[in-house]
Parts: sequence; structure tokens; C-alpha cells
Amino acid sequence: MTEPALSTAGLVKICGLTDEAGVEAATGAGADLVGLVFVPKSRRYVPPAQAAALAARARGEASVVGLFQDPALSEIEEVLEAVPLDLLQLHGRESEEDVLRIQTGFGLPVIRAFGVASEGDLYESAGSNAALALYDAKPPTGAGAAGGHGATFDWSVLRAAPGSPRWLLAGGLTPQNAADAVLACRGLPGFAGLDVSSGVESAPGVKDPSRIARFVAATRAAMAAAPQES
Ligand SMILES: O=C(O)c1ccccc1NCC(=O)[C@H](O)[C@H](O)COP(=O)(O)O
Repeated sequence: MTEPALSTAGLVKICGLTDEAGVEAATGAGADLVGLVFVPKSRRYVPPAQAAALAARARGEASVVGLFQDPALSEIEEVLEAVPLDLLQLHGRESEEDVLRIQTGFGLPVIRAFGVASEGDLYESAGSNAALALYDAKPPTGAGAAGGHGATFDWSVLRAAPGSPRWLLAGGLTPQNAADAVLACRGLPGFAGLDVSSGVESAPGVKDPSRIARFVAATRAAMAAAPQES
């Protein structure tokens, strides 16, 4: 396993990888975290055997995050038997009790996703037991999967971020808006980095290595120009 350096000020996470070219583009560009989706209804779902090969590619270069949506504990167990994950991301309607049970039970840090439309949605995350929060747009009405829709939300509400746990910004990020996103978040309490999926794809569910490289470069450049102090 790759020890996740979650205290790093400028994390970059590339999510929903499905092939080796995408993993290599992410690790080659210097992403800190790569995400593999274990939600069967997602277009980015990777079966455990395929995920094990992708995780092996990332090993030693980036921490591997497994994404789940309202999983039974047995589902996580089954994946972990095949894929040595470094972190678990919960992207459904999990409660704080679920976060604690999963984090303690599997001995892995949890990233808990929160759908954000207004400041009130951020208060819900205050004092979460998760190692990191992920502030994402709410899924469109009727969407089957809870994330990866390429939708943004009003970043100005992030001024109300409680700061604990530390958090990643997600939702509709692209190589074009990554620098603006960093500028909008830098200095806010707990800002830990950016997460992207759709914005580095050439077609729904298909990662584009050159967009991945451009996203990581744009994010790193903006973070270097405007370092996070808190
Ligand atoms: O990506 C999916 O298909 C997915 C399915 C079910 C739950 C979560 C999912 N993705 C969550 C992510 O971490 C995405 O990176 C995040 O929602 C941002 O997505 P995007 O707006 O497409 O960059």
C-alpha cells in the first residue's frame, strides 16, 4: 500500500480511472490519489480483477482510493480481497456511524462525499469522522450514480467550510477551470486539494491522458502561485 499523505496542502485526485493509460497519465503527471469506482451502475465501474491490475500500476506512485455508494460491508470486503486499497471513498447516503464503522473496521482512511448546493450542506460535514470530506455538486435529479456528473456548484458557499475535516473540491472541474478553483479555495480553512473525473475525459467514462496531464499541471501551477496557509 502507498501511505496516503493526507496532510499535504495540495492534493490532486484523478477519479474514475478505468484503464492503464489513464493510471499512467495520472501518476506520470504527479497526481497524489487515483480513484477506482466500485459502484456497479457507474459507467466507470471496474471489476475487482481489472482494478487489481490498475492498482498495481499506481503502486508506489499514488494512493489508490476505492469508491463505493451505500456499500454492504461484504462488498468492501470482497473488493479488498482482490485490490489493496489505501483509502475508501463513500459517495452515497452513508451516516457518520457508517463512516466510523468502515474506517475502524477496515483500518483505512475514509473520504466522505457531501453534495453541496448551499452553506447548510457544509454544516453537515462539520466534525465528520472522515479523514477527508469531498465537496461535490449534488447529482442531477434521477441520476443513478451519486457522482461523476461534471456538474459544478457555487464555490462562494465554501467560505462557510468548517475546516475540519480537511476537504477536497470536486464537481465539474476541468483543465480550464482548475486554476480558478484553486484561487477560489486557497486560504479557506481545511482546503486540501482538487478532485476530477468527467473534466479529464474525451467521452463519458473514457479518460484522456492529455487532459489528465493538463489538469494536474494547471492545478499544481495554481497551487504553487497561491500556496495554502491554513
Ligand atoms: O464517477 C462515478 O461514476 C461515480 C459513481 C458513483 C459515485 C461516485 C462517482 N464518482 C465520484 C467522484 O469522485 C467524482 O470524481 C466526483 O463526483 C467529481 O466528478 P466530476 O464532476 O465528473 O469531475
